[in-house]
Amino acid sequence: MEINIETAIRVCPLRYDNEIICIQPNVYNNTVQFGNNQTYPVNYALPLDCSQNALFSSTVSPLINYFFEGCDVSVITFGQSGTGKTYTLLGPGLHCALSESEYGIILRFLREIYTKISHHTERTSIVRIAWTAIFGETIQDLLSSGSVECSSVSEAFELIQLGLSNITSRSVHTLFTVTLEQHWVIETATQHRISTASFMDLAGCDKIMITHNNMVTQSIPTDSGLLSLQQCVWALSETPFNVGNIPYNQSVLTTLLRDSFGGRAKTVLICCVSPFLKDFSETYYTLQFALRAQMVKNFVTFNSYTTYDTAHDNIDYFGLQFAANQLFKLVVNAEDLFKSLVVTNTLTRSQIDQISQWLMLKQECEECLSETSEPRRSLEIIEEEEAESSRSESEDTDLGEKEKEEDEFVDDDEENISERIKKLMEKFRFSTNLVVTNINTATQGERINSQVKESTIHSNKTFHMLGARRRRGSLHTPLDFPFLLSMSTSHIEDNCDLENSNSESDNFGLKDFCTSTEECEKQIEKVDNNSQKKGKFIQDVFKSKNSKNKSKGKVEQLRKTKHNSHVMDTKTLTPQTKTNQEKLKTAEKSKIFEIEGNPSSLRKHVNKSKQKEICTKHSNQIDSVKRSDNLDDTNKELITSQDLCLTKYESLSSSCKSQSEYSTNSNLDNLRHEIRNLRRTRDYLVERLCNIDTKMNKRILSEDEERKLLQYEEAIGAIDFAIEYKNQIMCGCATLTSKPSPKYEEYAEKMMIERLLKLNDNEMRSLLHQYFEKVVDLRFSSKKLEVQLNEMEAQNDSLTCRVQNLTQTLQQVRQQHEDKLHLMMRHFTNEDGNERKFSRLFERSKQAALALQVAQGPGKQIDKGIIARFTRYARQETVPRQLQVVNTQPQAKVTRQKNKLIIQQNNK
Ligand SMILES: Nc1ncnc2c1ncn2[C@@H]1O[C@H](COP(=O)(O)OP(=O)(O)OP(=O)(O)O)[C@@H](O)[C@H]1O
Repeated sequence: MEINIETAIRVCPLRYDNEIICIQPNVYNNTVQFGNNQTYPVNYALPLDCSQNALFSSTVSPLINYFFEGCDVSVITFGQSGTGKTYTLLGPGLHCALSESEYGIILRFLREIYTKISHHTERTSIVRIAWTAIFGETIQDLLSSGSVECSSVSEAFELIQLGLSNITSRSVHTLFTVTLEQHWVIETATQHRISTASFMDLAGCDKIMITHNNMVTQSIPTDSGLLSLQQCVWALSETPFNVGNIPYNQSVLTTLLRDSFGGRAKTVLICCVSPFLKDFSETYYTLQFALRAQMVKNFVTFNSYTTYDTAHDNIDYFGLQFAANQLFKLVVNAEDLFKSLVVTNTLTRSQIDQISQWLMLKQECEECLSETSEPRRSLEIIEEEEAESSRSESEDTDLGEKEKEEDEFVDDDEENISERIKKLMEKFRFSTNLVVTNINTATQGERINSQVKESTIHSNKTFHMLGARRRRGSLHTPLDFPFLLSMSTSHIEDNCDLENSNSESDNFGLKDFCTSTEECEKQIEKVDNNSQKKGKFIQDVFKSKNSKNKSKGKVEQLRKTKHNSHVMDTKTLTPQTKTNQEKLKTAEKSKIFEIEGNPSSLRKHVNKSKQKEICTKHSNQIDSVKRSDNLDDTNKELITSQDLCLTKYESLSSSCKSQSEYSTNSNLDNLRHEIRNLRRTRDYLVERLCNIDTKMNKRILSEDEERKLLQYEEAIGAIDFAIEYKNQIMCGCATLTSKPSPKYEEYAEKMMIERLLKLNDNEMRSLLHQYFEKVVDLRFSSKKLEVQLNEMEAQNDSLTCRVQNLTQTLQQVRQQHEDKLHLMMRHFTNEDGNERKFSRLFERSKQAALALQVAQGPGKQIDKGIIARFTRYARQETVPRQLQVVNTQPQAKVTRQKNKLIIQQNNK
């Protein structure tokens, strides 16, 4: 949930009753009045004499509930040195134990949580305490033993005494953390919560005033940690949640405070200010910081998760085993059914029963699966299916032959049946693939969200379960049923001529007929085998060939060959082997002829096979290395980086294939196979991306990791493109460019694509690699530029504040100046001789003041000369230059005697 940082203003006590103060809190409407007329809203405007107890109950007490619910909470004290920050957190130093009313926030917080823990007897609660001091960029452990487990409040207080004695300097920042771990059992589940409370005491430091080129001055903290904290808060207040661009890694302090500002903690910032006039500018700075901080939004999360006992896992496993058995039966049954359909070309009553049984088994299986979840992870390490390469080599022949056989055999009925079934299967497979692709994409999105929002362990566990369920669900979405049903029923009607088959198949739920792509593939294989048996003769002739040419001319050649063989068989009765040899020769000749006639197709063939070989080899190598357990993380990263380029190369190069290359069924199979592999690769990359994302939430990413993140994003993008492209090819609507371009561009594009197609494997790979790196470089540098821009904007903002500040100061100086002039005038009016002279001077200085006022007017730039004069007056506290010529001691004495004026010079 989004929660703004809360701010409280605590004014340190006055020394004397009648002291003039520059800040006045208004507890009724939670505002502070600063100077004469400015009012600022805050979350808690604490009264001037606010007690420790009142402060705790109003600002920190509400955090305790969040803390117990599993939220991280953070209390930060900020302000000028000596304004009571340490006092607010701890109380009056080592003597804190003497008076409970003086206890600071930390002591009260500890007391409260131990009381609350004692009320939750059913929970196992562990409290750990750590305390560190931060000097510049170094960290010192104040307890000398890291995080210490404390079982009681007295133990915790002892640790505080120890830590206090180790603080050697007042100018260090200290971070006190309390971690609470809770577990308790509800029925078979164990609930876990873990939360951290951080108390940061930010030491005050001097500020320096710097004047920029444009004469704007700015207060800069001399402490580097506070300076970078200021920059982070300024940036966050302008771009909430844009944490990627916040310069947290500039200092140790901001790294430690990452969760408190713009992170996951619920934060309260207590600003301690001095009410005295002499501290006007420091108080003003603190107020500005508070106003900025309360604009910062944090995304508060609950760190809680549930685990289940092992018995539950066993039940789940058993259920899945059962489901797997049922599925196996289902497949066997369906195989039989299809066999009989294709061979007998009729559907009997028993076959319909068989379908019914098949559907019942499937139903059982689905019921079982719907109560449980798939045990396998939906994201797996890349596992390219070996089948493709082996299939491409050994089965290419078979596939080619199958197709030719189908063309060759013109046994009308059988061909019709097998072809129709094949077409239907293709349709089923395609629609299922589309649905799965969509659901997968949605699941990936959910996965990323869940990983970001939930604690790591919890999200991983939930996600895998969720992912598995979603994928399975995608195969059975109700929306698909009417489509599948219509296809299934039409198939039976067309082929089996059964009058009532349509209604019966409806009843049996033929809509579920093709929910699994794998099942469909098996059916197709069965049909193909059937046809193979019948075309054995032709198969022998072409067994020696590995080509997959599907052109019509070739089919014609094959037909001729078959016809010749029949004629020779019947007429000359030559031995079978001789015939085969002759046929082989004819076919080879025709093939060579064809290839020679078309050199570009020959080149394509060679390139394609080469490319495939290299890719397969490379990915196999990477896979085998990746699977080895001994590999350390760095090596894995290196391999993954290479892998990314290769993946992108494969995706892009495969996208460049023309649609005609994919037009045959075997190639459609290949396409599907490639899509499956691409999806696997994508899943793997998304997982890596999520890993880095999780790291990013815990700590600052190194440059390498940030770069890797961009590489993963780019590679995922490329894979998405490739999958979409392949899907379009399968739909028959793929084009290389989607938007129409002017003619000359079209031509240029064509030329470019032709050139690209001429590139050999290595050239193409290195080209893509170069572009990949370039894109990543560009994105990386644009990210950096964004950060710089934010910083500049923050600076700009602070300059604007400074200008306002300066304007106020100028007003005050002018007022003082006028007062002084009045005083001087009054003094000199008693001296008649000088009356006129000084009234002239007064007039002139009034004019100067007026000029200043005009220069300060809205929208006008402040004159450099005027600022310089006023700065000098303020510093030297002297009278203006016009008055400097006048000696403050009167040089002549004027006395009146009756109606005469007597002037006497002093030196005389
Ligand atoms: N509200 C208060 N009531 C009573 N005493 C206070 C209060 N605020 C500050 N003090 C006293 O003022 C002195 C300075 O306070 P403290 O050390 O807490 O300031 P600080 O802001 O932490 O300073 P630094 O940044 O230098 O550490 C202490 O002696 C403290 O007891």
